[in-house]
Amino acid sequence: MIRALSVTEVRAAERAAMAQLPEGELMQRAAEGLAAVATARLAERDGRSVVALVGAGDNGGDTLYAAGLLSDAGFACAVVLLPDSGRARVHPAGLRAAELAGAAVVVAVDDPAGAVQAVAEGDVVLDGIVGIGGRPGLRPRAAELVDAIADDAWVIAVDVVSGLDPDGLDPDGDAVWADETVTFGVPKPAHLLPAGEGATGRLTVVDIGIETDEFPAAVERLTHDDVAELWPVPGPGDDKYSRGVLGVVAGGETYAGAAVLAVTAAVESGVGMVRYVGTPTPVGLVRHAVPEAVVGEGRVQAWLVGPGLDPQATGAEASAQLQVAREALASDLPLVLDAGGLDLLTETREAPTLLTPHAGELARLLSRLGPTVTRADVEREPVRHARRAAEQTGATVLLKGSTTIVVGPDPGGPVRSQTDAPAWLATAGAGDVLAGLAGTLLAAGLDPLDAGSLATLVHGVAADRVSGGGPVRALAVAQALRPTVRDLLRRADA
Ligand SMILES: NC(=O)C1=CN([C@@H]2O[C@H](COP(=O)(O)OP(=O)(O)OC[C@H]3O[C@@H](n4cnc5c(N)ncnc54)[C@H](O)[C@@H]3O)[C@@H](O)[C@H]2O)[C@@H](O)CC1
Repeated sequence: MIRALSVTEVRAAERAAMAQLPEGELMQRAAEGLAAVATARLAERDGRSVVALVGAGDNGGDTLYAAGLLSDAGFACAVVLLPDSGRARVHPAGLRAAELAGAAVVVAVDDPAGAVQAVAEGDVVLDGIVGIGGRPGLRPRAAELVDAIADDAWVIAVDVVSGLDPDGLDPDGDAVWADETVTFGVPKPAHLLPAGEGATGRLTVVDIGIETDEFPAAVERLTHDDVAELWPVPGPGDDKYSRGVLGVVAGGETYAGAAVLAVTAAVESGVGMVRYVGTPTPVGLVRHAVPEAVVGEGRVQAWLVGPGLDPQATGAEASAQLQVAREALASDLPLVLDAGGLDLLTETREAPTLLTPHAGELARLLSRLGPTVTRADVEREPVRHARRAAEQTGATVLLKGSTTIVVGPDPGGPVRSQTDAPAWLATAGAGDVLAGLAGTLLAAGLDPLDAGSLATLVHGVAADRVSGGGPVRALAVAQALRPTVRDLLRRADA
């Protein structure tokens, strides 16, 4: 699992490490790690020149020391000092080290044209304007210099891209767009959350010897190696009931295919059994496409309610189906609530509950619970809105997107953030497959946070496998779940 610590926790972890080390040691380690990465990128690109953009804080200090090391190694190094008060505000020992090593110093406020020219000439540009002490946005001088970076330069952000909210929540303001971020000790939330992930580029973590395991994570990301740890693998004593029976209330006369996709995904991901409840058309399709599914009600360990369900449907059969859906919501069993089923949520549930909206559905849910929220609002601040929905409903919320976010109802709990899927997965029916997969995991006893994030990872990997760089269809993703789970489990044996 990749863990990112909030700025507050990072500072606490750094303080603990600094108490054990000589003064300045952490900064030296950071600078050495940064210089090593810059050297590698210069070698890969046959580059000779480095330009360092340097701000007033310790982030600028790391960057100045790294510029000194790169100068010593024979690269042509320029450092551009951004603060209004020039030399007086930047890390003094770092500046001395860079100058002693032969780096050319340009004070941007004194020589704006020289600064622009220096920046334009860098094969590698180090963004050391601000790190975890930064507020969102770039000041005009910084923005002008960032604009002057050559298109083919390799931009390395030092610790955190300047202009981002390091905690990854506030989307306001311009930011540097980095090819790579070299971060120290541990990832920061901006590296893993939608507001910052694009601008972060490739993430390289340099070990500077800070211990972070006992500090709580603000953001977590499951990796392929976590699958074997979390996946419910049956043992010799298991039968189909002990492995988990999933009741699926999905599909209707309008969106009948959603039932096939969700049930297929549940079966392909190894559920003990599916009991399917639907109206005549999807019942016929499910019987035909997934003979393993049992049609009709019975005992289940968890419910999936909602894919393709029309909460407004009328008529005897649709009303009977909606009645089962309402009973599932009122039950004390774990539940995945998706798509049309989200409209049926009227009160807080005690049992484990996973809501799986996309941005539009989350906006609709939040608007029903409080002031109007638009889809654009959710897309702008996905974590805040997912958290609000989780707090208001008491459920775990999985907000689907190119980065999918999963948050539990505890406001202090971590955000799970997954980006495993190719963009081709943005296709009709993909959500029905995810819901079926999450249902399998909830029925097997996983908690909603693990079920949601693990389902997102496996769904994305299956889509990648089917895509191979080309289009995917949702049914193919569902059918790829079996080999995908098998291969991910095999990694543990390798
Ligand atoms: N604390 C430590 O032990 C270590 C810190 N390190 C480095 O230190 C950094 C944190 O240093 P600081 O706490 O000094 O903070 P920063 O260097 O990130 O930024 C603080 C300075 O930037 C100014 N500032 C904030 N937002 C701005 C904006 N949008 N535009 C222009 N200026 C802005 C602030 O007024 C302040 O002067 C880390 O990101 C990391 O690079 C590393 O040396 C590793 C060890």
